[in-house]
Amino acid sequence: MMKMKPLNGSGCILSKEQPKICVPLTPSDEKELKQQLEMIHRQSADIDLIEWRADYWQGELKDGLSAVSNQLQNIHKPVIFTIRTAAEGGEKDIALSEYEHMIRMSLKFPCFMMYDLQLMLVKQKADRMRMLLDDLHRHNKWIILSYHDFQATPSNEQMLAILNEQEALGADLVKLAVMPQTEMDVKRLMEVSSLFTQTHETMAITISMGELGVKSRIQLKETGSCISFATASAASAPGQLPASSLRKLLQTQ
Ligand SMILES: O=C1C[C@@](O)(C(=O)O)C[C@@H](O)[C@@H]1O
Repeated sequence: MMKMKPLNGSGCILSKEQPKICVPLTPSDEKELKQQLEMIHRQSADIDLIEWRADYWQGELKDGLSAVSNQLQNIHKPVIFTIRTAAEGGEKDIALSEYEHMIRMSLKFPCFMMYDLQLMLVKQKADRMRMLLDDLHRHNKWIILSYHDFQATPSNEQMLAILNEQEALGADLVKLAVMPQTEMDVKRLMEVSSLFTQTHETMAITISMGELGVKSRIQLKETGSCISFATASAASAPGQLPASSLRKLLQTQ
């Protein structure tokens, strides 16, 4: 059976049959926010979702939240809320209490439809994070549980175990982004992704990062990955293609 998930009222339906393009919004202040949104606006046709990478914000995060949520109201695209910690390639070292607090503060903004939470953080403080996950679901938000390795590609068994664990913890989408050192690493990530998506109902986002891994961002029919990250202005990870190029490439797949 084909699995499809409509994102509440946004017109965006996620499925592995029709993968979507997500661009990161990475402003450090209000000026950059306006510039990046202008770029997103201009390339709107090639963009299905936006990810706010809150960890790029330089000032108080709560000021970033009000500026970004205010501007995003007029964009009419589903937004993923992400605070990527330094431990997984992000820009911020943030205390778990602030991480949690920011997520709870953002719940009232309807534009944030999905939340990317790092599996490792969820496991660190399992009880507190369980409550947070339950709150997110109570607010009809979707949960992406993610795992990043910016150095290497774990073994196939480890990658499958990570995806299975994310699913078991209640993720609506599972996400794995790893760095290849060889062509074989890219192939392995793609094979693991294909195996997972063919045998599980839960949708997945899988990425082999960097130049070497670019094909994992394009050959989504093979991997079954339902979202590919691309750039509208600034990249948030190595290997992302411009959204317009990715759209053309996905159409030829
Ligand atoms: O997890 C991911 C995937 C990503 O790291 C990439 O490789 O495109 C980019 C991040 O912004 C996003 O949160």
